[in-house]
Amino acid sequence: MILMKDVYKTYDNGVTALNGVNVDIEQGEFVYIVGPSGAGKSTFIKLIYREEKPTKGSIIIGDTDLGDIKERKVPYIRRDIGVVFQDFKLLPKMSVYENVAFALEVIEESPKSIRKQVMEVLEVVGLKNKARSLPSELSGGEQQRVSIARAIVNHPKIVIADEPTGNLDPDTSWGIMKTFEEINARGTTIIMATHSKEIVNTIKKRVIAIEGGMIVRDEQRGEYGYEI
Ligand SMILES: Nc1ncnc2c1ncn2[C@@H]1O[C@H](COP(=O)(O)OP(=O)(O)OP(=O)(O)O)[C@@H](O)[C@H]1O
Repeated sequence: MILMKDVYKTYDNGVTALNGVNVDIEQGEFVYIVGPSGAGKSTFIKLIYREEKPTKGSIIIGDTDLGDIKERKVPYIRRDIGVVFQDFKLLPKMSVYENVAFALEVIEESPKSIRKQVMEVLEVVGLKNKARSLPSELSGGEQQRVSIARAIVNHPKIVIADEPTGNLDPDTSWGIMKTFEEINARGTTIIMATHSKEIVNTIKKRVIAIEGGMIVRDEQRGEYGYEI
């Protein structure tokens, strides 16, 4: 499903963020990406949704080799990938409904179909009653649930999350994790970079540890493995 073969990433400033990464992630897996600050976790994630391109090596998502696709085709691969960020990245002047609908409108759906799909995902994340609210009227956990709704509204095969609980208190974080587990239970692949030892050691999943741009550990039901 997601295959990286001998992937290197050196940024324009000469920093090598990934240094020969090989990985194979199956459809439906839930994978944590762990490692010290600056290890290359965000870079790993950005390569999957083609926010960055590898300097060397190949990345294959499903049947598509990202190296072969033209720039104008990038939005098509992104339909299969939902992304959730630490800082939510919601549009502040748009309602919850509009923030989620926006992701669909981009690909020219009819208004009726948009309404149905947006209300369905708001129900999945438990925010149907907040559809008219602005992001500023919501708690951090609720804002993150909106961003999860936005990520899954197109029914992507993969959801990628870069420290999705990084700005949230522990109680709220467990709620967000429950939502990710529910999405994963429907067959969606989840790839989550996290610094949360508690989460990784409690909700056991595959753990890929990156250090100095290299995968140093890859274990099913692994541990976080670092002291914080
Ligand atoms: N756009 C960029 N331009 C230049 N260097 C970058 C860029 N993005 C990241 N880097 C560098 O690449 C290395 C890996 O960064 P990356 O953000 O992937 O690490 P990370 O493991 O996600 O860190 P953190 O846990 O702190 O978020 C770091 O040395 C970082 O400074």
